[in-house]
Amino acid sequence: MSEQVNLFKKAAGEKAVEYIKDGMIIGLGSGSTVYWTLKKLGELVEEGLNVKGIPSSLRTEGWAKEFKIPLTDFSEVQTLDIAIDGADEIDPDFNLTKGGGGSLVREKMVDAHSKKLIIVADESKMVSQLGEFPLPVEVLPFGWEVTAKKIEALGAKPVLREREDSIFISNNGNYILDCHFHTIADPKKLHHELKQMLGVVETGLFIDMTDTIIIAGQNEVKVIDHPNK
Ligand SMILES: O=C[C@H](O)[C@H](O)[C@H](O)COP(=O)(O)O
Repeated sequence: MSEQVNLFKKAAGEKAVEYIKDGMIIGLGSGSTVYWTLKKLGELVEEGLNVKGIPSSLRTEGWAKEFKIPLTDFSEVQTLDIAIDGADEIDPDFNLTKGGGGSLVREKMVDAHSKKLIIVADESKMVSQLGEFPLPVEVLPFGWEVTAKKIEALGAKPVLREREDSIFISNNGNYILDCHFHTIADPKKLHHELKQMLGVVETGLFIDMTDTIIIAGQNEVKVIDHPNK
C-alpha cells in the first residue's frame, strides 16, 4: 500500500469517530482503514468517552484491546447504535463487496444489527459496478469442491484462498472462495443465488445496508449520505 493511500485511509477512518457519542454501543469493523478509527477512538476513551464495542474479527479485537476500547458481545447486546467498517468495493447504489481480509461473516452480523452503518474507505474503492475485486464467499470446508463447482456454473472462477502455502481459515473455521466475476450486473440477485447453495455460509455482498460513506482522496474527505435512509 502506498504512503498516500495509507494517508487517505487514515483521514477517512478518523473522520468516522465524529459520529460516536457517549454511551454508544459500536460495531467495530475490520481492515486497515478501520484501524485508524480504532486508534482515534482509543484516544477518546482515554479522555473519558464511555462506549463499548463489538469487534468483527479477531484482528480487530486485538487492536481494540491494544487501544483499551471496552468490549461487549451479543450475549449482552442485541442492537448496536452504530457500526464503522471498511469495504473492498463500493458501487453508486451504496452496495459493497467486503471480505478481502476474510472477516465478512462477523462483519455482516455486526453491521446488520446496527442502527447506522458508516463505511470508511479511500477513493480507489469507489467503482461504477461491483465485480472487478474477486467476491469473497465463505464456505464450509466439507465439500468445498462441489460448492466451488456450483459457483463456477454462475459464471465465476472461484479460487480457494491460501496464506503462506496453506489454506486460509476464517475466524469461524471456514474456507473462503475468491470468486472472479469481473462484473456483477445484479448484486442482490447474485447474493440470493449464492445463499441458496448448500455449503455457502455467507457472501461478501453487503446490499442495502450502508447509510453513510466516508471517502478520502486527494485534498478532501467526502461524506456521502444514502439519499433514502
Ligand atoms: O474482511 C475484510 C473487510 O471486509 C475489510 O473491511 C475490507 O477488506 C477493507 O479493508 P481495508 O480497509 O484494509 O482496505
